[in-house]
Amino acid sequence: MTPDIRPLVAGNWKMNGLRGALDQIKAMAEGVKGPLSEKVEALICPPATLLYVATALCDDSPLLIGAQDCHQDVSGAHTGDVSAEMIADCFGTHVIVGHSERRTDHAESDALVRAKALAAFSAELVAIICIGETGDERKAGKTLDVLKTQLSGSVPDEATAENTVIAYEPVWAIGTGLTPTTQDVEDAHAFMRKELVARFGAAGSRMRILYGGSVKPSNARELMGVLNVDGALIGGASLKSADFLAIYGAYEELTA
Ligand SMILES: O=C[C@H](O)COP(=O)(O)O
Repeated sequence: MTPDIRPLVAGNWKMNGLRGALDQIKAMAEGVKGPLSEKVEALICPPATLLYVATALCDDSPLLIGAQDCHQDVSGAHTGDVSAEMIADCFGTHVIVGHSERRTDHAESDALVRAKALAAFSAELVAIICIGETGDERKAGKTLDVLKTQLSGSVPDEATAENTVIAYEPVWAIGTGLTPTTQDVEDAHAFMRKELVARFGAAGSRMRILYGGSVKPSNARELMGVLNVDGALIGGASLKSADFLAIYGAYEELTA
């Protein structure tokens, strides 16, 4: 955690969550009500098909709802795509951009991720900009170089502590059960903090930097306790309300 930064615990459902999954969102919406919600933000990003109904379910809950991607344009002939304005129209508050699965499956470049983040800002959404090294890059000792390049290429100059969240997700840790050591996480987050402060000044010192990659209830407290780790971006463990709420609850002691 970083002193004076309100952490964000975010779930990315990816292409999971058929209709019955709304019961999980209902349970999460109930579970995050309470004193901890003053100190820690909670967000779920279901597939776009569930956005509207999910925001309706969270009407009287502090649980926020976001999307997993957006097109860089407001509207137009882009079959199958969803714009940031459309997400805002469904009362979504956040959008993930540049997830490594999008970078790989759809060949998304840093420049495109930056354009998507700008589209999010225009729609008054918070952009969660994902960066992270592959296993090969890590083995080659290039982790910090990759983070530097992705930060400078994917994060727009217009980024502020309010409209931007950085999510560090080592690609090799996603869905594998593997995590970096806490020292490696601390080093990577300290490096990103330094880069953000150098570029954005005070805003960079307040921008949230999440860790993502095999976060689960059993390792959440240790990972979230690391300096400059301002929350989590959770994949698999965010599909079940009990696991998501356990990770959220890990902040009970950390914020006490
Ligand atoms: O966006 C979430 C990440 O890709 C992490 O996924 P995971 O928690 O299943 O490893």
